[in-house]
Amino acid sequence: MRRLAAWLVAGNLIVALSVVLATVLALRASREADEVRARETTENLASSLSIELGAELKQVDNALATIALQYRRVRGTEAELRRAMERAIADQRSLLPQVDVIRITDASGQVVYGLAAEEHQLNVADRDYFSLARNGAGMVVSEPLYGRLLAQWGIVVARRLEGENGQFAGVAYTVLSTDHFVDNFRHLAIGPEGAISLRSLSMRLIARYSAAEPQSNRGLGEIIVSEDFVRQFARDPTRGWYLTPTRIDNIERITAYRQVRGYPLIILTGTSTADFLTAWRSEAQQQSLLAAIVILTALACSYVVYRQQRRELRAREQVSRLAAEQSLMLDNELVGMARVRGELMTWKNRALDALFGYDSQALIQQPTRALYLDQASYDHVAQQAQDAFAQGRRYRQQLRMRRKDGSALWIDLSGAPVSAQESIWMMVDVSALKESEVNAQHLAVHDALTGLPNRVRFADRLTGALSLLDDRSSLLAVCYVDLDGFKDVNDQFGHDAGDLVLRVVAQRLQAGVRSHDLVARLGGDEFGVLLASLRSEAEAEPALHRLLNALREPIRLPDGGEAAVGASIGIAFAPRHGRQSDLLMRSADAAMYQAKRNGKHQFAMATTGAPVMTSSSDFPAATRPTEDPAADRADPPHAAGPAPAAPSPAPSVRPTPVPEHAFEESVAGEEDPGAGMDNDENRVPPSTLVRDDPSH
Ligand SMILES: Nc1nc2c(ncn2[C@@H]2O[C@H](COP(=O)(O)OP(=O)(O)OP(=O)(O)O)[C@@H](O)[C@H]2O)c(=O)[nH]1
Repeated sequence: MRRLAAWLVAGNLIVALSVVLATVLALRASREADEVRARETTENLASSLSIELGAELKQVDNALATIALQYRRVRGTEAELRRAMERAIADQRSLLPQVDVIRITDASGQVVYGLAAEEHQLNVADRDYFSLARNGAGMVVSEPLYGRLLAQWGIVVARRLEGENGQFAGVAYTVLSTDHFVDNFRHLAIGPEGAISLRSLSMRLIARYSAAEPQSNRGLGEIIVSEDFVRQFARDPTRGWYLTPTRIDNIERITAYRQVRGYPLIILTGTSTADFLTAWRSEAQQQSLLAAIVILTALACSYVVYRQQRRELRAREQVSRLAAEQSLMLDNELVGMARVRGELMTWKNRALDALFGYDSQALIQQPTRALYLDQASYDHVAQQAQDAFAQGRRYRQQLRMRRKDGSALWIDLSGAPVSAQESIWMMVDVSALKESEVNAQHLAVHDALTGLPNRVRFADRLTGALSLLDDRSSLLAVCYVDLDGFKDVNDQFGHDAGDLVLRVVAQRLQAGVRSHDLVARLGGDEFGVLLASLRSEAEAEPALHRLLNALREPIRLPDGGEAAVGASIGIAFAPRHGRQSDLLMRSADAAMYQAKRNGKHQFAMATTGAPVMTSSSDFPAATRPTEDPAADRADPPHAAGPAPAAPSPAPSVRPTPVPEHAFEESVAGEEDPGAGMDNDENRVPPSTLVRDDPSH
């Protein structure tokens, strides 16, 4: 963009310079032509005026010469002489209307003929022209003079008069007034500021007409001239021209001068620069305007081009940035993306291949059905998405999809329509999230040490089982198991050994019940056992003995030692001891304490409002509250537990936790990720807890 700007600036500069140069050259040539024309016009005028003036002076000179000739020839009396000369003057005046007077002086300079009656005597002996005429034979032209009788400026043209013998007899002279010359100049076309001057050879001003100041008498008789004139005149006194402001009025003029041939007079004609350049100035204005328009147009065009280019460049940059960003987004490793037309995938990114395990081109133009676990889930998504798109909504769903190798993964799937036929889909692998959710759910209801369900879970399952308890056909036994002598294990072998013992106990309890029974760790060294689907209370007894015996078995510790614990078990039956889980738990707990009080290593059965039955008495095998509630109330505390057995050789105990699947199965796949996010927890119906297991 900078380069374009530089080019445009350079181009504009070249255009501007070219236009300005062309304009200046054209105007200069035009001005020079105008100047030449003006100079020629001015020179022609000066030339013709000098000729005219020369002719006029010649005429005057002839008149004076004629008078001088007559003066020399005339003879007679004084009166005859006067008459003859008066007549000669009158004759010549009639021929010279431009002259004001023709006078004749005697040798002393006294005017003797030509004075008007009212005019007084006049002596001109003091005038230069008189002296010059006396000394020379030719015509004399004076410097500008202010006439003593006429009271105006003018020049005197004089000629020597001689007597019979050629002696000086006086002068005949005439006056050409300044006004006479000015009147002649006034009619000439010299422009609004033109000027015409008549000067003596000594440069004194005789007459001047300025079109700008027609009545001005400024400078008459004086030498007020420009230096250019002086310089030019010194170089050539006969003719020349110069361009400079006239000193009298300071107006610049092109001035031409010519000496009136044969006479000491110079005629100057001046045309003002303003006048002769008027047309040029107007042309200059037009051409400058044109040049400015051309330059501005070029500038405007350049600016438009620049802006257009800049806009396009920015748009291109934005598009490429967007494309880069888009490509980065599309090429990410996490979000699989696909464009789908109809049922076929028309485009996908690398992340999608990685997610589903396909090669780069394998999915292109292939049905998207391949990514779904089965036809049902594909149809479901297709229908739901179609409905959402029809309502202008995006579609989003978390579901299990299928990798190329057939394995399933959890995908957060979202789609948006691009057109009626096309849609864009994004797929994020959320399997890890799902797994951690499952783990969190599992941890919330399981004991971390033994892996068994915890108290919360136990109570929950108990409640579930109670709600579906079939009064007539089955019983439910709630067993509260508390280890005997566990504290000693901790104290004797340490806490880690205690943990190991707890895990082994959990394992033995688990192994001691049927698959649909439930074993849970309630806390510390307390465990809960739910014996489901019992047909009678007595049916629980073998299981209880089995558990007591199993727990009494010594436990071999890693350091070679042997831990020995036992258990006291309290039992409450539903529905005999109640139908609420907390009541049953409390009853079983109380029975367990009774067993402890009875000497430990035995079980005791709860009884409503009566002392707890213990395993030291006969276990009421046929006692069922539904069948004989009165018997319940009559049951004395009954100790039925076997006498503590001598420790048998300790089985080899592996310190591994109880296998997960064991209880996961017993709680019927609640944590099975395969159950699906949108499914409710797949609980094992409580009926399975009361279903009889033939293996027991
Ligand atoms: N190692 C270990 N010990 C625990 C854990 N939870 C509780 N205990 C300990 O288990 C013992 C339980 O106390 P008691 O029930 O009084 O001990 P006992 O020796 O079985 O007493 P009786 O029930 O009267 O026979 C306490 O010492 C607890 O610190 C555990 O997770 N690991």
